Amino acid sequence: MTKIAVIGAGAIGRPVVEALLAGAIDDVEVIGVVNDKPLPDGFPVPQIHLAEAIATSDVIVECAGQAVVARHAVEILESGRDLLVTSAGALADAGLATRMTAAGPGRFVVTSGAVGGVDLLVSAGSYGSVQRASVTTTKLPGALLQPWMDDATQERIRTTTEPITIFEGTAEEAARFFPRSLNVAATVGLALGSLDLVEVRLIADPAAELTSHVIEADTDAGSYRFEIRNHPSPDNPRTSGVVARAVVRSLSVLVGRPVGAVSII
Ligand SMILES: NC(=O)C1=CN([C@@H]2O[C@H](COP(=O)(O)OP(=O)(O)OC[C@H]3O[C@@H](n4cnc5c(N)ncnc54)[C@H](OP(=O)(O)O)[C@@H]3O)[C@@H](O)[C@H]2O)C=CC1
Ligand SMILES: O=C([O-])CC(=O)C(=O)O
Repeated sequence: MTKIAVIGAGAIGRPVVEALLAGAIDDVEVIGVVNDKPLPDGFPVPQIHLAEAIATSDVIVECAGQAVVARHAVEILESGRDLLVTSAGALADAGLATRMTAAGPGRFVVTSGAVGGVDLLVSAGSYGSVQRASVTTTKLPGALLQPWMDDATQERIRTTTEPITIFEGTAEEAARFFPRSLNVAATVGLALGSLDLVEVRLIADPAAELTSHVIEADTDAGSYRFEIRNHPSPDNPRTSGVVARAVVRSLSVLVGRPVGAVSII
C-alpha cells in the first residue's frame, strides 16, 4: 500500500483526493490533506500538518501553488518522500530547481498538468537541438487579473470586448508574473531544457469559454504544434478541469501502477 498526502484542497487537490478514494489507482491510501485554512465540513479525509505528512506518507502531491514548492520541496525530498509537483512554474527559479535536483533521497516529478505533447518534446529535445518554441495561452479575462497589475490595466482586461494580448515574455517571466495561470509555459520549457527559449503570449478573450494552449516547437527531430482546448474547472476558472486527472495519471506512473489497460508513459 502506498501512502499519499496531498497539499492543497482546491480545484485540483479535492478531485485528486476524491479520485484516489474512488480507487483510481490500486493500492494507495490517502492519509490526509495539508491545507492553508480549515477544510470544509464533510471533507472526505483528515486535515494534517505538513510534518505529519512527511512522517507518515510515501508520496506527497503538491496541488497548492508555487510558494509551497519553494518553501517545502527540499525538506520533503530530504526526508525521503517522493514529491509530485503541480506548480511547475516554481522550477522557473533556477536556484530552486538546482536545489531540488540535488536534494534526496526522495525523487520529484512534474505533472504534465493542463497540456499534452510534453512527452514528445522531451524526446525531441533530449539529444538534439531546439531552434524555437512558443506557448500561446488564451483564457477568460477574469482568470488573468493579478494583484501586481495597476487599476487601469485590471479595468482594461476586465472590460475588453475582444481578444487582447496582455503579456509577452519568456517562460520564466510567465511563471513569475502569472503564477496561477502559466505553469504550463514552464512545463514546456522544462520539457525542452530551456525556459528562456520559450516565447510565451497570453491572451485575454471574453469569448474563451475553453482555455486554450497552443504549443509550437521546431527541433532537429521535427516540428510540432499542439492545440489544447480545456474546459475550465467549475471551482476555479484559472485552472483547467483536466489538471486533476493529469495529476492522478502522473501519480499512477510515479507509484508504478499506471492507469489504463495499456501503460503509455
Ligand atoms: N501544471 C499545470 O498545468 C497547472 C498548475 N497549477 C498549479 O496548481 C496550483 C493549485 O491550483 P488550484 O487547485 O486550481 O488552486 P486553488 O486556489 O483552487 O486551490 C489551492 C489550494 O491550496 C491551498 N494552499 C495554498 N497555500 C497553501 C499552503 N501554504 N499550505 C497548504 N495549502 C495551501 C489553498 O488553501 P486555502 O484555500 O485554504 O487558502 C487551496 O486549498 C496553482 O496555484 C498552480 O500553481 C494550476 C493549473 C494548471
Ligand atoms: O490550467 C490551465 O489551463 C493552465 C494553468 O492554469 C497554469 O498553467 O497555471
